[in-house]
Amino acid sequence: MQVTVLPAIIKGTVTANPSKSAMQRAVAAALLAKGTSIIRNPGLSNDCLAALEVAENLGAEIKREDNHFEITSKGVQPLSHEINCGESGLGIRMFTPIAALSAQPITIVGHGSLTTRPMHFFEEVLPQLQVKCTTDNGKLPLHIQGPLQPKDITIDGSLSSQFLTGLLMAYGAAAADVTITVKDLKSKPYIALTLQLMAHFGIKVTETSFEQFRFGKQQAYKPTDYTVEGDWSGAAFLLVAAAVAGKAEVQHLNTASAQSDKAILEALEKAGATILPGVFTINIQRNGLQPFEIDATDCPDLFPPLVALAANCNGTTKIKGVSRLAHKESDRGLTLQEEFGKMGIRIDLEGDIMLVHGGTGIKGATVHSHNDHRIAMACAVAALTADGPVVIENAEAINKSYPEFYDHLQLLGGKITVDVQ
Ligand SMILES: O=C(O)C1=C[C@@H](OP(=O)(O)O)[C@@H](O)[C@H](O)C1
Ligand SMILES: C=C(OP(=O)(O)O)C(=O)O
Repeated sequence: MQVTVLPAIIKGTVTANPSKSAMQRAVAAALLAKGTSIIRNPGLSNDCLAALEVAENLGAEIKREDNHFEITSKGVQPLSHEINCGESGLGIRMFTPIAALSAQPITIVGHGSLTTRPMHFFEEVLPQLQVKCTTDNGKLPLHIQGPLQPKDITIDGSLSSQFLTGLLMAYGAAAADVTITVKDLKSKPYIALTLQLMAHFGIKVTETSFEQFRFGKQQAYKPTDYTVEGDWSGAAFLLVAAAVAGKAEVQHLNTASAQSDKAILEALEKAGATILPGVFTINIQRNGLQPFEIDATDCPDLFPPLVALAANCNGTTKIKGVSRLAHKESDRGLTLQEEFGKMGIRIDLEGDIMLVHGGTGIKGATVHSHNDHRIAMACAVAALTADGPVVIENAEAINKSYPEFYDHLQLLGGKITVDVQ
């Protein structure tokens, strides 16, 4: 699919899409909880749909109602010898330890970018928990056979927090009197989100400095009613769109959320946008934009919208944390450099630092998403202030996290044409 985005003025109100990070965790917790859980305001992105399918294959019964899902579970009881996590990094890293709670041998597969993302962590860690595990040289497919037996363990958190999320969720169902110790944890707020979600489903973990996670006496997930919060990661693109090309109100965004990507507000403030935060609504307006400095090590998904913002700031913006981008849907540091380069924006990568030279004018161009949803969305936002149309190839990549994105941009005044080809 090819999408053409014309320069436009942004104005209007839109409701943030549901957070896929919250939704995927809730689906996993509902699978682990014996009984019926309700998930309201569910996400329907590809990653969320993949999580629902995995939960079904691991034994949950899922009923879709008007604006909620009813998930009934007897705990992990796989119906299939294979589970497919689609393209979701979180999905595979969270559901693998959960699937390993069962004694059944299971093959775990995925497609697209997921087949190139690193999984060697499991080969190193799961055998310590009595789970047999093989990979194809650290890549998919994974073959596992549990049952996972929690014990005191020390893991490396420097590559991704997602492995820890998976272990925490699985330990929640089976651990008693054990501690997970993690060294050099990155993306810490995602772990805060995991713990918050687990607490909502009745599982208490005592966390110390995001280094130690202590499980006391044996606990059980309790079925519950959960409402998925608005997605700061997707909304970041809309907020930047308003900051560079007009004004907007984005609703259903909780400023007290544990989501890491609410840090977009810090960047927008530093850049000089006018922001009026309510408790669940953000109003944002364009103002003279200045370059800024920010450390995005713990909120790596913000790089693409930050680059779209920085391209509109008069001078060089410095963003730290580029090394976190190498193993996302694409190698995002390089992808941003290449695609924004086509639009006339120079990006230098210096070790862990990205320098975006903004204010030089964004040019209309044909760009490619590299099958990376956040690259497609960043290019669409950059197009709003370009000197001509920006054509985005492989634009359907947005479906991974935010299928409503082009519609939402249009609601805010974006001029978009879609060519399905
Ligand atoms: O737990 C999550 O929901 C996520 C964690 C982050 O990954 P890392 O921990 O690998 O940075 C983030 O990039 C990803 O999009 C979603
Ligand atoms: C990297 C992402 O997700 P995941 O790692 O879950 O595939 C993302 O949403 O940008």
